Amino acid sequence: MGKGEKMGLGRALVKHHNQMIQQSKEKGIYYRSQRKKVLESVTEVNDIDAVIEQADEAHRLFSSINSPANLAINLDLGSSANSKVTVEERREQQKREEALHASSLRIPRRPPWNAKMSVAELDANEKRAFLEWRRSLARLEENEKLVLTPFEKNLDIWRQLWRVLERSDLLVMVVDARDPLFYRCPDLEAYAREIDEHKKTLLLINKADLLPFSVREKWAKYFHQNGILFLFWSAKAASAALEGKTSRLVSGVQNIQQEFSCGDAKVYGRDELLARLQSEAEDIVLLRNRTGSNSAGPSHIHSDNESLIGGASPLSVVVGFVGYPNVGKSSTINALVGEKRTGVTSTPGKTKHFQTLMISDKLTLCDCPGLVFPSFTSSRYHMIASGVLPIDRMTENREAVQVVANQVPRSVIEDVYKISLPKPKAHESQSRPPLAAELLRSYCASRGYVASSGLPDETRAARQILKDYIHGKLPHFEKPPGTSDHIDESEGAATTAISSEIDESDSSDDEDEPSMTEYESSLPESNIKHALDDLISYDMASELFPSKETTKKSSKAPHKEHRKPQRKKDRKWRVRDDGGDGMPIVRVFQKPVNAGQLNA
Ligand SMILES: Nc1nc2c(ncn2[C@@H]2O[C@H](COP(=O)(O)OP(=O)(O)OP(=O)(O)O)[C@@H](O)[C@H]2O)c(=O)[nH]1
Repeated sequence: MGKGEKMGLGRALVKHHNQMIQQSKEKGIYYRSQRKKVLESVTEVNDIDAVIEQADEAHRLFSSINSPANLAINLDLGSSANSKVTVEERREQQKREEALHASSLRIPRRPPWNAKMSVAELDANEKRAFLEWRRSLARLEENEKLVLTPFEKNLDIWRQLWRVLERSDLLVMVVDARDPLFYRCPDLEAYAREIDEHKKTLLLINKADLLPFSVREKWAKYFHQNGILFLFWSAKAASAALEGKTSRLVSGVQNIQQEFSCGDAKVYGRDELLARLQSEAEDIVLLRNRTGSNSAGPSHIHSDNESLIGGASPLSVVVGFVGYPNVGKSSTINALVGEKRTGVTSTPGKTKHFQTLMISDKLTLCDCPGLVFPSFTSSRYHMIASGVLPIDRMTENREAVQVVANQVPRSVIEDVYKISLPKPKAHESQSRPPLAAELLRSYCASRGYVASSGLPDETRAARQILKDYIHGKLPHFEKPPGTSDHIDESEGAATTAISSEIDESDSSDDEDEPSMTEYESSLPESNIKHALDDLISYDMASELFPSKETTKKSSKAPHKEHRKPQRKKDRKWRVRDDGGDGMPIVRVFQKPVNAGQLNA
């Protein structure tokens, strides 16, 4: 290559670089001018964007009547001003306060609306109602005896939930089997009934593969006694079965199922779940039709839906999936649809926009982004250990690891990690859980984790331990209230056995936070091309409609990035209009496939 050519190449690169900068500047100006943002979950109260946005909205909407002081949020979620009380006393106080304020823990309601309202009017009403709601929770947060979950603070995410609630006949609340009550939001069930008295909520207890049968039985009894509609499910086992995988994980669950294939504690298979969802939702629609009430939100929602799916029969039903981040909604939908349709990662909060997916001309599923509901919690570290908040948000390694050490029996930790933890000193209770520092140091010593300072690399160890806890390698589960805390031998053994099945699929000692587990990435790319054709996605922001260029790029992107609806390949829709409620309506140009085809 001659000198001139080199100069030419250099100039071309500089020119290209400058063009890119110019383009991104213009894009930024465009988005700012449109006042549009990519939808992001906001759970941290000290998130600078949230604070600015709050201040901005407060100024715009209430400058004359509200002082900004009303928006004050307690930035310290975990601290207690009263340091003299013991941990147990504090927890007792906390429980009493929680009982006292339980009724104040509501999710935001969408203010009444109708199709005649302008988009601006709707928007202002929703923002006003949302700020009122934030204020009521801010008052609760000021109570130092209470610790609130870092609940979702982005109105746009709640708007997604409102739409899913309005559209769905049956609402499926996906929860993690290891602590179902923590992930259940009773107020959401109440809200669904407020929208339509016939709507029902089904608790889908996912990750049932991480729960021994005897514990599932106890939970089944509890849910029955409390009139809660529920069923056990394992999206992971169902997807593996669908892919024809004969992994030990699947056979492990199947063995359990075969042994206890009837009764409420059984783990549903994919076809059984689809049939059950369809029949529950059909019962709701039939009842609604019989009683002649059409209180399912504004009536045009359903008629729009029917036109979207190409003139579906009146018994076409919609099942909405909601839940906390990381409980397995996307995995569940993927298993039900029969193909990876929504991104699955171990990082919570990745599904940003709700999506509708047609299983058949009679059954449509609707996947809502995961959101943290306002609830009382013992600490924010519990939220990280539960997989609800990303591990990246962890600032205090030891506090989060202590949650793990308190939950997993000492002998199980030693067995799983093949380490020996320091025994409690003679003056200490011999049954006390290991201290986080003891666990972290033993783990670092066994793995040779040393930081640049020469000290044990506790950060690296903590991340790994938490990942193992979240993925189920370190087994743990809650029992129903009123059940003894004691884990009998069969339960301990069963959990360890199941967790060892999962060992195969979830990589351990893997410092990088992968977007997919090894198991997931090992699943072959689907060859069911037509299954994509029935994809209908609703996106709120118009920047989510990709140009040809980005569509081309995204179709080549590895599944790891295949997270947001705008990156789905082969999209066959076009924005039609705004339906009056501020949501673009989407028209599908392809006939949906039926369930039989999906099974092909
Ligand atoms: N053991 C086990 N793990 C599961 C199961 N279902 C999902 N997971 C894992 O849980 C993690 C989260 O799954 P997702 O399907 O992305 O969860 P999500 O609720 O859609 O998460 P968001 O996108 O944050 O709302 C992933 O690491 C999954 O592999 C299950 O049935 N068993």
